[in-house]
Amino acid sequence: MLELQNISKQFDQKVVLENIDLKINSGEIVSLLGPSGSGKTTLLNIILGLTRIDHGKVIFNNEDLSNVDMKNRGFNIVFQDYALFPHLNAYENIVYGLRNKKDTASAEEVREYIEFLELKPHLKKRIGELSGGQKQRVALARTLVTKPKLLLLDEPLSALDGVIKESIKERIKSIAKEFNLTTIIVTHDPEEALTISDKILIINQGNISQFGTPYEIINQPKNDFVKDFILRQLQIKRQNIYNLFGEKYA
Ligand SMILES: Nc1ncnc2c1ncn2[C@@H]1O[C@H](COP(=O)(O)OP(=O)(O)OP(=O)(O)O)[C@@H](O)[C@H]1O
Repeated sequence: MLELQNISKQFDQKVVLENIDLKINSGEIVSLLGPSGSGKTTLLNIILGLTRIDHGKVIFNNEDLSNVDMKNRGFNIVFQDYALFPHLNAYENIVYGLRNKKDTASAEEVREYIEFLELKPHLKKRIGELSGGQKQRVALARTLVTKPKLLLLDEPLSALDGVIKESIKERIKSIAKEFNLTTIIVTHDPEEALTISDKILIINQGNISQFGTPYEIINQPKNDFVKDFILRQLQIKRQNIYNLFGEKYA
């Protein structure tokens, strides 16, 4: 279980996160949702260990990781631009993450991840030859082979279009379930958050506006910000909400 206790962060004397308290259960998918500049990426980087906190604690499975650096936390991230190596092929990218690391996947497990993400036909292709969805799957495989204790995904769907977006969304859900892997996703799109997450953390100006299940966020918005942010952005996507939550919310 991941627990954030009273996390605060300032950049250049500007408060970016204020007293963030949060508990995330093992195997849950949690989206960090909020407008541009609300502090989502900062919070993701704090969990990853890339950004140091001014105040508070990051606790994982009862261990205080607040002063543990990124490479010793055992978490891993898929960046928004995937950060794949263009001069290597898909397979070389996937196994690149195994170099110099302990407790990584065995050769058999690497094969399983490749099968699971249906990457076998693409292994010899250079990154430039892959579609957006294939790149995302390679990036996911490269991260999974390091056997992260926590998976962080920065805007994993934003560069993808319709059908591919749905297919990657389903894969992320099955990865979390299959490997009981706690997954934290940054997104600014309420529809994505509502359709992929077990829980959603809505952040506004560095503060938690609401933390709850998609059903709670839709049914019991805690304040006007949640109502406005979610509903305004969802107006154009009414049909999806209808499909998800029934007529009452369409
Ligand atoms: N390294 C930094 N130095 C100074 N200010 C920073 C730094 N990183 C982030 N900030 C500031 O902190 C605030 C929150 O930024 P953050 O990137 O966490 O927001 P975000 O919610 O992820 O936004 P977006 O959706 O646009 O990526 C912004 O005002 C940003 O300018």
